[in-house]
Amino acid sequence: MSAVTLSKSLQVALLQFHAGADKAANLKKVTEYITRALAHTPKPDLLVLPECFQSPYAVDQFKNYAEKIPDGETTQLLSQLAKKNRVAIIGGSIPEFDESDGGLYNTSVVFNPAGEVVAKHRKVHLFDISIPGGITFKESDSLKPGNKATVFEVPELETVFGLAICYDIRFPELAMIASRRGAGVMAYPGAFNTVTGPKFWTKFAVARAIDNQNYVLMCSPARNPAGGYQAYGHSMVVDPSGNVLVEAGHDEDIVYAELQRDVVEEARRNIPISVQRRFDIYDDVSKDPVVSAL
Ligand SMILES: NC(=O)CCC(=O)C(=O)O
Repeated sequence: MSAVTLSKSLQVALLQFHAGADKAANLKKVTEYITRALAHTPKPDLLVLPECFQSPYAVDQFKNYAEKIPDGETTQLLSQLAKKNRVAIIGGSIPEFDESDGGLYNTSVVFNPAGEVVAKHRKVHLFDISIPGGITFKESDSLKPGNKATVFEVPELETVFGLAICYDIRFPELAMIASRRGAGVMAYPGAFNTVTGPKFWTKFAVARAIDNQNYVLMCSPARNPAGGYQAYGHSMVVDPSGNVLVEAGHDEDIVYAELQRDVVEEARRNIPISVQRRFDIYDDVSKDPVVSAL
């Protein structure tokens, strides 16, 4: 059985709220939601924020909300909130400006309970799709992609996490890498929409949970009828057997769950797929030619 690194019991909260055009108001809301989540009993050990929680989700807007990391005001605010409240935070995502290459990235920053940055994930797979009569979106019009899988430990939580952002969930490799490096939890801040959300959101959460036998955390913005892009909502926690433990609707909300190491270990003991893989058969899958209908 592959070793999993997960606290015996970990309390998590997913903060589902929406952002508007006013960045200061968005950051005020972050503080309010974090305060609310921490008033919950039992107190959460980990808070997860949604994708693009301080900006509208719009390719022509990202530059107006972009910040340097870790110097920017959003990173500084989350660091202070983590430290003051002794809580770990997966900071959804924000548009990041990288001075060294002049690029914009869709980036998630993670803080330990001392307020230190312990990980940073830049969305690897940009959301470029076009569904006739449905939705067209092209993140690559203004964003650059990240270039690495993100796996990190929060020692205070005795837990190893994998982290990816939204569209990244469609590519199972990132979650598998995390799981094989000991992650007991895969977190996805993500803003699916009213076209792809109902079709795919829950299926992907369940798929990534059962194909790696770990917990999956999906944290979405709430739907905002006054805004442009309509997020799907439905933040959820899925267990290693694919059971949805908690699920929000599409309005602003906070959902809570307890994650347990025993549950992961039992799932992996009962059905030991992680040690039954046949890498002798498919270890070169990444070298296979792309077969495309396009
Ligand atoms: N923000 C995103 O990456 C959206 C992904 C999405 O909606 C999908 O269907 O995938």
